[in-house]
Amino acid sequence: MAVKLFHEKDADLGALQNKTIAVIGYGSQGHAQAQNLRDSGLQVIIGLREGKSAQAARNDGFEVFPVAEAVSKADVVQILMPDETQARVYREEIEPNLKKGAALMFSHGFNVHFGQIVAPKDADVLLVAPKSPGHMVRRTYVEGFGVPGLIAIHQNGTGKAFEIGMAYAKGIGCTRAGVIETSFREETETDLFGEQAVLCGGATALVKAGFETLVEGGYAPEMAYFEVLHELKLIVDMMYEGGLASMRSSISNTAEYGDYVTGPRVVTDETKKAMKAVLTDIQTGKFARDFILENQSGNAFMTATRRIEAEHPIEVVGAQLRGLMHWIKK
Ligand SMILES: NC(=O)C1=CN([C@@H]2O[C@H](COP(=O)(O)OP(=O)(O)OC[C@H]3O[C@@H](n4cnc5c(N)ncnc54)[C@H](OP(=O)(O)O)[C@@H]3O)[C@@H](O)[C@H]2O)C=CC1
Ligand SMILES: CC[C@](O)(C(C)=O)C(=O)O
Ligand SMILES: [Mg+2]
Ligand SMILES: [Mg+2]
Repeated sequence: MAVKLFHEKDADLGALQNKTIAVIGYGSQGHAQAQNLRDSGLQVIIGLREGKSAQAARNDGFEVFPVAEAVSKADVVQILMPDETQARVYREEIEPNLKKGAALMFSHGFNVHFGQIVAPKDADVLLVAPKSPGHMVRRTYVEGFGVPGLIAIHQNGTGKAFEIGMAYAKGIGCTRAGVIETSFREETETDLFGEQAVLCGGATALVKAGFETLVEGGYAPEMAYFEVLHELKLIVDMMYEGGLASMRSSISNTAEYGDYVTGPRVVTDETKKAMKAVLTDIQTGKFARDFILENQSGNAFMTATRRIEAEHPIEVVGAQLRGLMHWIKK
């Protein structure tokens, strides 16, 4: 194996015993990591502004403090606010209140790697990044399993950053599945590439193009939805469980033959060229600069695009069809 994979036996929760962990933010990752850490016997408080998340955290039994106060009480500060908000809140509320020698943690390296957050030299700066949406981080932990994760140390102020990170990874359930040691650069660039080119951007563009092709070909939108979106999950579940060959062993020979001859006609050398350009934009900081500027200018593009996408016929018919399948969780 090209990388070292760490498991339960490589991590000791003792590194976090008698320490206060402040989880800043209680959204997708925040609620999941905070609840898993607490269920692992660790001491967790939440740092938030007043609002919907603060109420949710209180309802879940957590003590909630303004960010500055939570940070001042904490030995470990895990920043789980949106990436575009982190630098400002760090400057104004986190850095001035950070205890000497505290551990500053992230689940994505964006702000540290692109120089938006520069921590004091005596701090530990590390990331533990679950390779999973937050809600699955919680769901798998409760089921007794976990999602894989990454650990990276940017700064080892106390000399204990790795032990703290591994204990944290164990606390949220990642060592049950396996934790890979990486760098902030590698985590940031691969995560951005994966979500843009394959997992989110690539997958939604492929699904929409397939849906539009069928509907423009005269087929019913309901048929097109079941074919290219609903069934995608079932196919991806098989890839997740057994890899590509295992999925192909379950589909018909007709589908397998079509997979081999048609896949490369749709995802072509041109597509790979485009992927390489996407990776270059990530590596050179162009994507990061555009995303930061988008936020600083009030998110005009995001607001308009969210509206346009919500109006797409695949969303309209999808909402109707999912409404008939009560077992599909929102
Ligand atoms: N989403 C995911 O599954 C994954 C996310 N990550 C990383 O985890 C981090 C968190 O992302 P994610 O969980 O998606 O974030 P969310 O958008 O789901 O949650 C953001 C949280 O931050 C709070 N917040 C926003 N602004 C402020 C502020 N000014 N002061 C205090 N709290 C604030 C929000 O509270 P409020 O309700 O008040 O707005 C909310 O609780 C990011 O670095 C992301 O890249 C990594 C792996 C996967
Ligand atoms: C795939 C998107 C992701 O990177 C994730 C869930 O891992 C994110 O930033 O949300
Ligand atoms: Mg990710
Ligand atoms: Mg990501």
